[in-house]
Amino acid sequence: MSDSIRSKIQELENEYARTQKNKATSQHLGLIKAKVAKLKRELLDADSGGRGGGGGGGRGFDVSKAGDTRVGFVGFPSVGKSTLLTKLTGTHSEAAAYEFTTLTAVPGTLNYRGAKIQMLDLPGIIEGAKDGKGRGRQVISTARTCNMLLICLDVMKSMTHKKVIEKELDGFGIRLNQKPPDIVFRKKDKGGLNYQEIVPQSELSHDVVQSVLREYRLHSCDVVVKEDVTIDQFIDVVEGNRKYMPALYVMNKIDQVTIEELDIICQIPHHVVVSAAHGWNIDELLEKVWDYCNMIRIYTKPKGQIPDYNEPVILHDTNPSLEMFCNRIHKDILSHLKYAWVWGSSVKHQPMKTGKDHRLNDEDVVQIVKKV
Ligand SMILES: Nc1nc2c(ncn2[C@@H]2O[C@H](COP(=O)(O)OP(=O)(O)OP(=O)(O)O)[C@@H](O)[C@H]2O)c(=O)[nH]1
Ligand SMILES: [K+]
Ligand SMILES: [Mg+2]
Repeated sequence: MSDSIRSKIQELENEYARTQKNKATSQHLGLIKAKVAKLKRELLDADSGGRGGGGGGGRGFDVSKAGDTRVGFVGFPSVGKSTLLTKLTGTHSEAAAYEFTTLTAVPGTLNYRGAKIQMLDLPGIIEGAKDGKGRGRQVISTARTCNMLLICLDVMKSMTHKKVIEKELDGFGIRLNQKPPDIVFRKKDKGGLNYQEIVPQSELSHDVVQSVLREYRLHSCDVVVKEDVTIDQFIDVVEGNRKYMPALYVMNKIDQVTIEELDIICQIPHHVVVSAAHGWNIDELLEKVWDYCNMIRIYTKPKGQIPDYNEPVILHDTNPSLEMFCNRIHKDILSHLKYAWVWGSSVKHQPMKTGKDHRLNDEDVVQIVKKV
């Protein structure tokens, strides 16, 4: 079953590669891509013995979420993931020179800038992981539960490993360092296809979109494309259930390379170079993790007391609204909110009276005033 799906995917990918890319063939190319996306979903469903849903298939390891954010370590065996976890969190995770030393998810916690960051060491994965090889499927399912990923690479090994890992994650619906495409997509009962592009498209057109949607048996839809996107990005929106995650490439074992080799390694986007074993450059790694997690800290101030600087409320947003802040504390707070006093860089006067739509900045202090 899986093998026949895999060979169908291969055939279609070959056909795609063979086909000239131009306006006349674009509709056909869209159709091939839609077929591939559907088969990939079928493959995940088949391998997980049922439910898959375009990327959510398979069960992850059973680790309860703790802390404000979760960071997962993904990489080939023996790149140094466990060594890194031990270095960062102090939680011992067995490390050794042989592959597949780690057989399950090992959580550790780190306090950084007032936030509790849960780090998850995971078993190594290899090519074919998403199709069920080794514990790969479980590893990738767990990776999907994280707020960000550290893709760990051994600088002494081939950089083709980076591509392999990216492909495995991609096949499971994980999109690294990408924003969700700016597309409005609505299914309707009737009315046909209403296609609108706000900016000129290099790959999409009314006909391409129509041929993709036909493959999904969707005939009546509103589609508004607000940025230049690829056919693949459009299919991602149609499939739904994609996970858009920030990721850092951790280039480990730099104690083994020359300065010249290091210069080349440093050209990889979203990278940080470290030596987990020697503890080199861990500070930069943590600063980048902080940036990529996109967290801000809000301190609460009870009336007549000084703010609680030890236990910030953490929000995953660059400029969260006061409403989001309230909901993060307790679901009932918003209905009691009269206004809030805010101190910090988001306000012109210290303090300033604000309402639920006010946008907060990192390290603002907030005092909630309730209705009586
Ligand atoms: N030279 C050098 N060796 C390292 C470094 N980090 C880890 N190692 C070694 O690399 C080997 C593998 O390390 P692990 O931490 O077990 O790697 P892993 O990625 O967790 O491996 P699996 O659990 O098997 O997937 C061990 O022998 C470590 O001592 C480093 O920064 N430099
Ligand atoms: K190992
Ligand atoms: Mg390990």
